[in-house]
Amino acid sequence: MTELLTAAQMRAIEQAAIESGETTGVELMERAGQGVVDAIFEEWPELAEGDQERGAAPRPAASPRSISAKMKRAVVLCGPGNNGGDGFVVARLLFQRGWAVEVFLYGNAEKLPSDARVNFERWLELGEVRALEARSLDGYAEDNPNTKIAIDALFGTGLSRPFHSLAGVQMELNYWEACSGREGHGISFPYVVAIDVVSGICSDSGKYLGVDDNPYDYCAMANLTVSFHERKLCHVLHHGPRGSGQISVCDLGLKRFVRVPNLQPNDRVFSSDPSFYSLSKFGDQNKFGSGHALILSGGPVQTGAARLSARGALRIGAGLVTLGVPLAAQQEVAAQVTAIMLKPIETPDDLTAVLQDSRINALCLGPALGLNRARRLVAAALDAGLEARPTVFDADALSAFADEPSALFEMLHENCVLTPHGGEFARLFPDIAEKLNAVPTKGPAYSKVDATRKAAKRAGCVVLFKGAATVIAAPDGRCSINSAHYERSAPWLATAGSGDVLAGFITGLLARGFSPMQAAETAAWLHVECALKFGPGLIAEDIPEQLPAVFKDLGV
Ligand SMILES: NC(=O)C1=CN([C@@H]2O[C@H](COP(=O)(O)OP(=O)(O)OC[C@H]3O[C@@H](n4cnc5c(N)ncnc54)[C@H](OP(=O)(O)O)[C@@H]3O)[C@@H](O)[C@H]2O)[C@@H](O)CC1
Ligand SMILES: [K+]
Repeated sequence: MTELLTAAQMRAIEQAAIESGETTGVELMERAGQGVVDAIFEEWPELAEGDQERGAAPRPAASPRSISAKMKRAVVLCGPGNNGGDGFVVARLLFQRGWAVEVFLYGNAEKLPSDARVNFERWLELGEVRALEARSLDGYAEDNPNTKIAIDALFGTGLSRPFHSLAGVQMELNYWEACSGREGHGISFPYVVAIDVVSGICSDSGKYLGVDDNPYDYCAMANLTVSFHERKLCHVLHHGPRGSGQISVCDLGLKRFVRVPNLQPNDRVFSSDPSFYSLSKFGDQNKFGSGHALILSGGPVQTGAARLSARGALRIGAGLVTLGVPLAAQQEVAAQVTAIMLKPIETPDDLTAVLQDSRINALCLGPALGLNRARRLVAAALDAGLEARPTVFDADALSAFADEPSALFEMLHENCVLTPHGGEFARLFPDIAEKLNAVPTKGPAYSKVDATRKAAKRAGCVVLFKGAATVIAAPDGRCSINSAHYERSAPWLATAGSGDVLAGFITGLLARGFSPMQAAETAAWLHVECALKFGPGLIAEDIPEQLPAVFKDLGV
């Protein structure tokens, strides 16, 4: 599992490294700048061709006359903090490779923090610095057609409040990002590379910090973002993935400083990868050794969703799967299933009777269950007199409690998993959703991680908050994110019934003995893998059918 960091955590790690005496801020900044340059040439090796080192020794400032039209050119936009400091390092390193480099500064050079100031002065020995204004980049690519790279070193983890004065610069960067790599009328537009965080985005929440028109709603601002040490939360949340292009992680040599005192295990966030070893089955197990999942179905013509869940639970390895079906829907369901069993469950008493069988060790309620049926059956499933079985609550089982969420929370136990999408989340946790959806006026803004952790604490069980970034949290603060972005982008997963399959996957893993958190994380990850395996044209029925191939790839 890789970690996703907040700005405060990153600062604490940097601080611990500097306080250890093993490194300095200036040295880290040098590694950061070098990492950005390395990432650029790894992404676009053709840009490194023909570079002629000018050598590390300071040279006289490059005058316009010493810049030939054939030289590869970079434009570096530096901001008022250490992100800007990284920009000055990149400018110097590219200059030393023989590039023509133009540097702009947004802010007052006198107020630069000390490490950035050191690198600002080092750059001044090589070239000049122009003040960055809203219209500084207008026509720049056209006037300087050999510009290969634009560096966004305006703001990184320190952006703390809305930032609009450079909207014109952002628009130009967006235009370059969209046109980069294409030649037209003799102009090749530069690739845009963001240092650490694409500017304007809050690094803890991925939200655009601004009150007016949000460019990240519809466009990317960088082709490549180079993050330091680990990815930051913004690289997978909210507007971050759209704005960042691709992510490259640059190792700053800080791995041994991650155990600083203020990084408590449950304050940390990981990207969810499953523990593959536990997906394997062993030769001496019979079917009951892999558990028995019970999935409650809705009434006539409303049974498809539960059947999708059941198929998912069976394919992910539950030994037995039974659908609990009202009498009027028995024939409809029986005509559609084979390996999946049926039990007539009409009333709460029927469910209580079925649950006397202790071999049924995982439940799923919600998919197309119907609001009335859901409300009655949820109470029976959670009856305190019965064993606290691992149970997934999805769809109607969540919406049925929109009027009185606390009635649900009072019944839930720690072996439950709630799987809301955005609408269901807002019905169950309206105050949290309101805070999450508010336009932020300062950073760090309230994030999906904050919201899901708070919801899990209130519900007293694991909450899996669905989306392209699915956030999974436990009441004790453990949290992970299953990101379907970048190379794991799976837009075809947004299809009817996809969530029903996910609920079935979680239920099947619970039946197999996974803990609620592990079941939710593993199921969410496999769900995306199945979509990637199938590719375009995916519908919900296809998702469980990809599991055998996905398992095979994983060596399960
Ligand atoms: N941590 C590490 O290990 C390493 C970190 N490194 C680098 O440092 C970066 C973090 O640096 P940072 O903390 O100086 O923050 P950064 O993003 O440059 O900006 C802060 C400045 O912006 C200002 N400001 C804020 N909002 C504003 C607004 N709306 N409009 C105008 N101004 C605004 C703010 O002002 P203030 O809020 O203090 O008034 C402050 O002056 C990090 O992303 C990485 O690139 C690497 O060098 C190596 C190792
Ligand atoms: K930046």
